Amino acid sequence: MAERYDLCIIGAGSGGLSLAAGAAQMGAKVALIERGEMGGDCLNTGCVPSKALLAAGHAAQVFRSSAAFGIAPAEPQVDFAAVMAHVKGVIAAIAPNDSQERFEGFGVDVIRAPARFTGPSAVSAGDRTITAKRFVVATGSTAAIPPVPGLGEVDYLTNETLFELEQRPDHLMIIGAGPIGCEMAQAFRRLGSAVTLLDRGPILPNEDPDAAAVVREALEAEGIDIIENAGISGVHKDANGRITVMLAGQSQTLHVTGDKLLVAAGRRPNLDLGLDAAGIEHTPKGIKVDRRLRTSNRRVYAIGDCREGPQFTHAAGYESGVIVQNALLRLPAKVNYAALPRVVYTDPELAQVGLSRAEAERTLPGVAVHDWPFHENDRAQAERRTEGFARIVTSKGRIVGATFVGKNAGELLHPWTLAIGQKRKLRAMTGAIVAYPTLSEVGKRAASSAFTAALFGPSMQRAVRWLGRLP
Ligand SMILES: Cc1cc2nc3c(=O)[nH]c(=O)nc-3n(C[C@H](O)[C@H](O)[C@H](O)COP(=O)(O)OP(=O)(O)OC[C@H]3O[C@@H](n4cnc5c(N)ncnc54)[C@H](O)[C@@H]3O)c2cc1C
Ligand SMILES: NC(=O)c1ccc[n+]([C@@H]2O[C@H](COP(=O)([O-])OP(=O)(O)OC[C@H]3O[C@@H](n4cnc5c(N)ncnc54)[C@H](O)[C@@H]3O)[C@@H](O)[C@H]2O)c1
Repeated sequence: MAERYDLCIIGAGSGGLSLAAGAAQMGAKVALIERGEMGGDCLNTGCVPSKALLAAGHAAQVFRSSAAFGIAPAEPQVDFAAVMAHVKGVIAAIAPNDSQERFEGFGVDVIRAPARFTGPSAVSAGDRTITAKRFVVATGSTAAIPPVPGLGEVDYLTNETLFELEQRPDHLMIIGAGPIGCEMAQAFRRLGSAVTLLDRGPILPNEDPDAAAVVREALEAEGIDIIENAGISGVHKDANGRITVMLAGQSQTLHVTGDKLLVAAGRRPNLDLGLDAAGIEHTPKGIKVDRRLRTSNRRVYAIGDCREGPQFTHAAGYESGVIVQNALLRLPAKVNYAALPRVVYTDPELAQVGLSRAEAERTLPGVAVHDWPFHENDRAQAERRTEGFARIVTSKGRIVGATFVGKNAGELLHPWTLAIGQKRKLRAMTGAIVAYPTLSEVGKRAASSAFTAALFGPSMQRAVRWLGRLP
């Protein structure tokens, strides 16, 4: 006997949970189906453990970087088992927010089984058959494994197994220098591992290259061996369990050998749920959706990592709000990613919202770029964190992009997210009073630099001299 719901959500990760909480509290009858842990990637194998590990690395680094303040530096004693207990402790502290009990408290029917479409408007989960007015696929993604010869024969790590390590790697090799690769390279290096970071292109290829260069310099200064434009020709394991990554250079073949290998080479959407039976179109990049997040089956929506588009927890959360409007309130809401921020949580952080300089110059008229370096900021000087810059990009005076790289860049980004979302001009940001001495002054100074020539130029000087002659 089929059970009928207003909304059936498949996947209890960042997207599915936000939607289930909102929809149930607004009075909808909701089924939420989850085949694994409640909380999905973000809580269990993604954002939360990675940021907890980075925080441990940061704590270790404080010991090493005190000399500039007149305090003798020291090499910290890292108890790796205790570090990993800290990571698990952070997950455990957040887990109640995502728990089955909490969602049942909202009135959600939580079903713990793999879901599969059996037709255009029915899903099976365990021994249950679910029908619903609307379905939302929120099944997330899994680490993509590149077709490197020999990779299948070594016990490589992915984000699903990395946080289960019990011993610190002596030498961690990482394939992929995107956000996952860079963040984990720094965390493990600071915790005492040797780290080699390999990418077939440059590090952080999706970011402003000037900003990525600041991160590259910081990672290299901490002793991470970065090999860019690496053509990985094969991987093999020797009798002692050591793993060798072979790099085909132009004239010779280089080898890197270590005890652990992390694959962080992008993501593959989770699409193994009978999408074809429901007439839901998909590509290897994910489920195809329109701007209302509708799939080719008009009863079915898709959000988060499983659809084609940006893969962030806050993107999945934002999209759940769009679904509430479309599927529950029957309002034709569309997604707009123009002000979607993203942050790489290395130290220094790299934060971006809106268009990068290159994207704006390629696509918009009247583009101007306003930079301000951290070394011109008094707080950055006091804290000896002068690396980095702010870059504000405008088109005909309207703010269309902001790039921050430096200490706490992710926190500095948010006023700019608001400004872009509200289509503000640069003057809206220069008028605000910013507390002294804060790093936030960097953004304001970048914006103000646009007006320096007009404010302190010959015309203004002439005008002030003329006004000075008046009684
Ligand atoms: C190491 C790492 C670090 C990251 N750090 C950040 C960060 O700092 N900030 C950020 O914004 N993003 C970060 N991300 C990305 C973020 O984790 C994802 O964008 C986010 O989790 C996507 O949410 P989702 O709901 O689409 O998928 P998920 O959170 O993965 O949830 C999908 C759920 O669906 C379930 N599921 C799949 N198939 C089925 C099925 N057939 N039946 C039932 N259930 C199913 C899965 O078990 C899973 O629980 C990180 C990712 C990784 C891997
Ligand atoms: N701070 C954050 O918000 C955060 C952190 C981690 C992950 N994420 C999300 O998860 C997604 C996945 O992260 P990611 O770092 O795995 O992916 P990514 O796609 O951003 O980067 C993967 C990197 O691997 C490289 N690569 C791919 N195949 C390769 C090969 N055969 N040899 C060498 N290099 C190869 C690519 O050139 C690229 O630089 C991100 O795009 C992001 O959406 C976000």
